[in-house]
Amino acid sequence: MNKPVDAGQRQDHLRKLLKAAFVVPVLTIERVSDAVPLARALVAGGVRTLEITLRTDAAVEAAKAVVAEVPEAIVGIGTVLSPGDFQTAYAIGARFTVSPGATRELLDIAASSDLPFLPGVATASDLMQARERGFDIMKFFPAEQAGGIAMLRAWAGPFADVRFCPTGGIGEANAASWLSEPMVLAVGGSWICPSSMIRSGDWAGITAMCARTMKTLQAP
Ligand SMILES: O=C(O)C(=O)C[C@H](O)[C@H](O)COP(=O)(O)O
Repeated sequence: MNKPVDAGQRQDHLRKLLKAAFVVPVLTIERVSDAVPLARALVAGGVRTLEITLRTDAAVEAAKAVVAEVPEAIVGIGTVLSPGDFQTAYAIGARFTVSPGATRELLDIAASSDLPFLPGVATASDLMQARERGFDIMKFFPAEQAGGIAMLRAWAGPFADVRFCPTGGIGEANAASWLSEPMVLAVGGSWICPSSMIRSGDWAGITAMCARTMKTLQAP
């Protein structure tokens, strides 16, 4: 993590990654053995960009297994709450990191790294702090609960240069509306891969759900 940082390139990379993804499943993996079949099921359904949250004891080993065994998957680490979590994500070989918030310590470590970071914001002040540190792409969280599309439109005036990955309360019914907003690069959420489907090992069901979602959202 000691290389000089090209922030422009880092942000550009994140912008392209999210735009290509446009749906980022937020995954909570409870058993390491589920990780590889789950990632393969998602990839088979057309969902390659995955956010594995650091919410469980299995998360780190699960993410490592996906990085090693499913090269088609673009693995991001979510629920990054501390600089230690950010370093963990770096060590795993994650391609991007996501946080529900944006503490000063997290912004500091992420600003000193080439590993893309999506800070979570819910207010104009959160947004301004992240933007001041060079982060112009943010997770709007929790998107529905914190004001929904109306909030994002209100931000478009003063913060026209910022782009978002809204997450929180997004599902099949409202994902397309969010994606049609010009400030939105991608949407995130747990709806595309609920924990119950992971728990029951319903890999075919997950592939079918992803394929259906991608088809609907990609339709003109
Ligand atoms: O764990 C994190 O890093 C978070 O920030 C929270 C998740 O992004 C949301 O829990 C997803 O929200 P839902 O799609 O409504 O379930």
